[in-house]
Formats: sequence, structure tokens, C-alpha cells
Amino acid sequence: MRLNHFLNILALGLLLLSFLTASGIYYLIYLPRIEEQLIDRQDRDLQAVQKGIAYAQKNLDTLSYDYAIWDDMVHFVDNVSPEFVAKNLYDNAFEAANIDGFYVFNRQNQLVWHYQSGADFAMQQLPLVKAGVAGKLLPSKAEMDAGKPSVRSGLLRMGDRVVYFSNVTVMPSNGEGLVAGSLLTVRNVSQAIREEIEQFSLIKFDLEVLPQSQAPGEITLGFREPPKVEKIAAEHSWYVHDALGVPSFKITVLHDRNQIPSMFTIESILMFLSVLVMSYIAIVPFSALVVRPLRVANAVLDKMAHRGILLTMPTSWVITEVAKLTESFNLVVEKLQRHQNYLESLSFNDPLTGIANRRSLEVFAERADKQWREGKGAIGFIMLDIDFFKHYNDTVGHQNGDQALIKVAQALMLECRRRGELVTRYGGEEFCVVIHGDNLAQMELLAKRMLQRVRDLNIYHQASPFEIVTVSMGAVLYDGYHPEFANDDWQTMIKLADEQLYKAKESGRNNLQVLHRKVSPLFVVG
Ligand SMILES: Nc1nc2c(ncn2[C@@H]2O[C@H](COP(=O)(O)OP(=O)(O)OP(=O)(O)O)[C@@H](O)[C@H]2O)c(=O)[nH]1
Repeated sequence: MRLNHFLNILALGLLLLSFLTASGIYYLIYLPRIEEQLIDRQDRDLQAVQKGIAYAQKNLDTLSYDYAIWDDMVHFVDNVSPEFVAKNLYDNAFEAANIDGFYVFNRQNQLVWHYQSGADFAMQQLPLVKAGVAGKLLPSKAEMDAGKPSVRSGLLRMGDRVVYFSNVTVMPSNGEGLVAGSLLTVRNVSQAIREEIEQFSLIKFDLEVLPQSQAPGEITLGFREPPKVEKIAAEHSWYVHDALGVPSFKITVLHDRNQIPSMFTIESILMFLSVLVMSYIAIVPFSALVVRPLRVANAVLDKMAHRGILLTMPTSWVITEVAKLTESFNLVVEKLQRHQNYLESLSFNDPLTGIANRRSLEVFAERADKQWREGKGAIGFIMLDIDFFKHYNDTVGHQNGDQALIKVAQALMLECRRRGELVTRYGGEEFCVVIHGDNLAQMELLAKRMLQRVRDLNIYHQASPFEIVTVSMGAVLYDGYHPEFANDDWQTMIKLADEQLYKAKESGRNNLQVLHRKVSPLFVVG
């Protein structure tokens, strides 16, 4: 997985965690505390609506009572006369008082006269045949016998309508005497009433008249029974039955949405988004400070692996630990480089004498041979061997033998310091010198000087007839390249030089035998 992806997942994970923590705090600590207050507030909304509906019925009670104590009405109940109606109970008066139905009952609860604003309020719509009407809708016998004014009011289902009703006993104005009957006044509970209540309570609610046939599966409350909020919700409903227990209304209070605390408000979403953006912004410096050095390190390691080379990396990073890590890495690289150089030198140099070894000889001879074949200068190989070295070892010991070998090697090196010249340890006490020079004379001179250099070392050699350490030399020197030498590769040249060395040994040692290879002279015949 890429570090960037990992960081993104980490940021999202942290974000989720903080979101869950915030939700936990919200739901376990904050919400339970305000829940109680909120239930109380919503409960008050319901009470206000219920009281508003009950209050709207109040002036109907007053109106009915005025009629009830009207002494003339006592007489009218027993003797219904058109004159009285024309004078006192005319339609305009009911319309002005917003009354939809006015029903006059006698002592036997029989309808003797009525007013209706429309067909919906016809006397047939009154549920008079129902049991329990007396006492609930009309005065009971006990109330009438008591001879005192009595009042009943509330909601009443009238066909498809629900009305406020008010019923009062009709009796003399001094409040004593025989009860003549009762007046039932009704007013339609219309949407206009709902709007009025909404205006003064400032609470939105819906008043739905329940279908007559369909009884709700809910518990219904009486007109004046206050509903109760159990749980916080955006809206609460309850069913109301009329004075005779018939389901009438479904009231739904729509609470102010701002009252309900929610995680998903504009503010909380904006906060969540800003946390999201800030988390990502926080990743940018982290990426610059940590991911970038890691990327650079990765690129350096990649190059090292693919190209097989050792590389250092930049160390100027802001984070101390990262800078120290790269410094340590560079230190390891430097050590490895030194070690590698040492190993390389071992593979190309002779560990005892420090001069080039046979491997170097091969590389150098190959290159010199190639250049010579390209027509650049002359080429020569000199094979050298220390004379009577076995005896030297035997007389002075192997370690001193080593010292003598080193000295001979250094002496040869002092002579071969020019470009194109290389002294190598060929094996044991044998050396091979490659010369890529300008001409044969100079090359031969070089060989002679080397012979003399060794003599000049003046290393005492008891077992040698010369009494000092000497060398024998065999050289083969090729003039500039000619197709005639095409088959003579550098290996052949070494072999020829070795043959000359053999000759030098044969001819008494401490001398130089040279084979010159030049182009054959042309003979003119004639
Ligand atoms: N001290 C020492 N001796 C070596 C080393 N390499 C080879 N020798 C010795 O060189 C000697 C070579 O002996 P030979 O091949 O018999 O030749 P030589 O005694 O020099 O006789 P000529 O070459 O015929 O003059 C052997 O005794 C080897 O042990 C070395 O690295 N150190």
C-alpha cells in the first residue's frame, strides 16, 4: 500500500473515530439532558392546542346561558309562537352570533323548535336516539328536578361535521322554579377556528375530522382531557371523542423543527466538512516532511538496486529523525564504498607487493594489443624471474624472501611510471612488464634500466655467483602493427617473451634476451 493511500485511510479513520466519539457524547450525555426539557416543551405545545380548542367553545356557553335565563323563553318552550320567533329568534341574529344550530327542548327532552344554518345542522343530524343523551347532551331528570340551572358543553358529532355544543336549562331569571326545558346551541368547528387558534397560540396543528364509519385504532381522549408527550418527535397526534364517546377529531401538532436537536443540521454538516478539509490540509505538511524524504530514499535505493552502484541521499530534512536517518544511511554507504574499493583493489593488485596482478595484466594487455592493432605505436612484453630465488629463501628464510620480492617489484615500478607501461606480478618470483611505447630502441633501453635497477638494490645473496639478487629477462618487442603480425595476439607475445627468459637463464642469468619483431625487408630481384 502506498504511504499516501495509507495516510488518507488514516485521516478518514481518525475522522470517523472523532465522529463516533462526538456522536457518543451527543447521544449519551448531551441528548438525555435536554430530552427532558424538550419533552416538557412539546407537551406544552399539545396543551396549548388542546386549551385553544376548548377555549374557542367558551363564548358559545355564555351565549346559550343568556338565552336560558331569558324569562320569555320559559313561556316560549311551552307555547311556541311565530310572533316570538319573528321578534327574537330571527335568522340574522343567529348568523351574527355565528351559530349554526339552535334547538329548543321541553322538559321531556322533546324538540319543540329549532334553527339550522344548513342541511348539515338539521335536527335529524342530532344523535338524540342514543342512550346517555340525557345528562351528557341534554339535562338529566335529576338536573331538572333539582330546579337549579345546569350546563353541558363540549364536542358533538353531527353527521359529517363536528360541532361545539352548549346546552343549558331554561328557567326563570331568578334561578329558581320549574325547569321548562333546555336550549342546545351548536357551532361548526371549521378550519377558520383552527386558523384562529394557530394565530394566538403560534403553534401549527392540523385538525382532521375522522370518517364517521371508521373508528380509529387509537385511544381517544375527551374534549378537555390533556394529551401527554411520551417521546420527542417532530409531530404528535391524538384522537378526540365527542361528549357521547364518538371518535371525532385527529389533532396533529407540528412542532417547531428547530426545537429538535439533530446531528444533521447545516451547522453540524459544515463543521464536519471543515474537519474533513482540515484533516486533509494537515496531511499536506506531513506528506512534505515525511513522505517526500521516504520517496527520495526509495528512489535512491531503487537506483542502487538496478544499477548496482552505491549512492548517497540528501540529508537536509526538517524532521531531525529523518535527517539523522539519511546521515546514518550515507555513513553506511561511505563505509561500503571504501570496502568495495578495497575489494576492487584486491582483485586488481597483488596483496604482497602492491603492484598490479595477473588480472590487471590481462585487461591492460588486451587494451594495448587493441590499440597497437589500430596502428598506435609499438608493443612489447618482458618476462622477469629472480635468479636462484629458491636458494635465497633457503638461506635467509621465506619472510626475508618476501621482502626481497617487494623491493624488486618497487624497483621495477620506479622505471615503469610512464603511460603505456605496466609492471605486474605474474606468479611466484616471476614478473611480466607490458610496454606500449613509441619505438623498439626506447623499449629495449627500458628493459636494460630495469635490469640495472635490480642490481642497484644490492641485496646480498650468498648462494648466487653474483652475490647479490639479480633478475633474468626475456623480452619480445614488436614494431608498429603490420598484417604480418595478425596472428600474434598478446598471449603469444608473452609466450615468446618467456622463451627469451629461458634463453637468458640458460645463458648464465642476470642478463636480457630480446627478440625484435619487425616487418621483413623487401628484396629487389633482378
Ligand atoms: N619468499 C617467497 N618465495 C617465493 C614466493 N613465490 C615463489 N617463491 C619461491 O621461489 C622459488 C622459485 O624457485 P625455482 O622455480 O626453482 O627457481 P629459482 O630457484 O629462482 O631458480 P632459477 O629461476 O632457475 O634461477 C621457490 O622456492 C618458491 O618457493 C613468494 O611469494 N615468497
